[in-house]
Amino acid sequence: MGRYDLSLIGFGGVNRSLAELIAERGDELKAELGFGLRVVAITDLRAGSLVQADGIDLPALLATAPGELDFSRMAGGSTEPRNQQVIQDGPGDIVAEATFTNPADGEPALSHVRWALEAGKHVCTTNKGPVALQGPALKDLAARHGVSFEFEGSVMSGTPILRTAEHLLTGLRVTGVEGIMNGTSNYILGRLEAGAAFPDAVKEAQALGYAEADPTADVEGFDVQLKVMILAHQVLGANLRRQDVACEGISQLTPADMRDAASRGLRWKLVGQATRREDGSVDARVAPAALPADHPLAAISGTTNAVSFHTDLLGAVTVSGPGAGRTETAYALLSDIIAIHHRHGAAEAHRTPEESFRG
Ligand SMILES: NC(=O)C1=CN([C@@H]2O[C@H](COP(=O)(O)OP(=O)(O)OC[C@H]3O[C@@H](n4cnc5c(N)ncnc54)[C@H](O)[C@@H]3O)[C@@H](O)[C@H]2O)C=CC1
Ligand SMILES: N[C@@H](CC=O)C(=O)O
Repeated sequence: MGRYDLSLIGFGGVNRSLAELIAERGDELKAELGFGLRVVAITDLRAGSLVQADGIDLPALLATAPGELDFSRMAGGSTEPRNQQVIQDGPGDIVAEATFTNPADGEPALSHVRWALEAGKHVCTTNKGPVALQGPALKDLAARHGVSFEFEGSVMSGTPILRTAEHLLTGLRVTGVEGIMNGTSNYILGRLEAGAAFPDAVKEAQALGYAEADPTADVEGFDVQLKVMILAHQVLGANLRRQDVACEGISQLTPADMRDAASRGLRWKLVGQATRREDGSVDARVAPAALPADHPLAAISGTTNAVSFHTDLLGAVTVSGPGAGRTETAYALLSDIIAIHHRHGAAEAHRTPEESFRG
């Protein structure tokens, strides 16, 4: 029975929920999975850095409200979020990156991921920036350093859409993907249908932990744009840039548009899609669409997301599930850690305790 030591970079909704999961269900998970989990380092822009190589006392830490955490008051703590030092020289074997998503250049998360992989640490992330903008290069970097780069939570939160595509669609020709891939905008559309004002619906989504730190990415479609890029690479092998994915969000839609659509049996949805053309290139876009009631995506409500894979032998195969939420997304990180264990754990279990999988 071994153990993984985790460094959590960014301690907002998602990584805090991962810490809660480990604190509350660590023993149960150990019995089920065959390995233990320990958090040995945390950094956050607001709370600072905390490094405790023998394991952080999570129940004690989690007793402090998120806005009141100050690592500088704790043993091994400092005011500055010393990300580079913690990632490269800290005691963690796996770095869980969950700082904010930056659609423009992926930073600072991109550097966090690079530092970790170059230092021979496995990375799991829910951050869409590095995956969409530099995914192939980061996978190569991970391979060169003999570690894993996992990012299940970057599309559809904890719903295992990427592993479904990787493992369960083999033998099929996938010709395209389309789906509802942003929980916040789908939640907002539902609230507009119920007559809520747009700014109020955005505030609700923020309070519930669905929205990005800057919700512009949710309502203007940039978040879906990144997810389309990730899916297009994973299932169609396309390396798209942001400018290759035409993007329009939902910010112009009003409760009156919802009523008008409903009167015609339609529902507005923010749809992302990537389709292989005859010449082999890929057409990708994000735009609101008024869908008829019998469309597979029309009934997807709230923060639920759904993605349809268009295949040659099965037609459309649709997966739906949570698309946002702190706990749901923390589960994606746990599923990444399990994937890392499956790929590396058996070999590493035989290494000395100083090496990355601790016996
Ligand atoms: N919340 C959700 O439903 C989902 C979130 N994601 C992604 O997961 C990531 C985390 O999401 P949340 O936890 O909800 O966001 P959040 O905004 O609650 O937390 C992000 C944390 O990162 C910290 N941070 C920002 N810059 C930092 C830096 N340079 N160094 C250290 N800490 C830094 C902030 O202080 C904040 O506490 C984001 O990239 C988001 O796009 C992905 C899927 C679903
Ligand atoms: N803000 C995003 C979070 C998941 O990626 C969303 O609402 O879908």
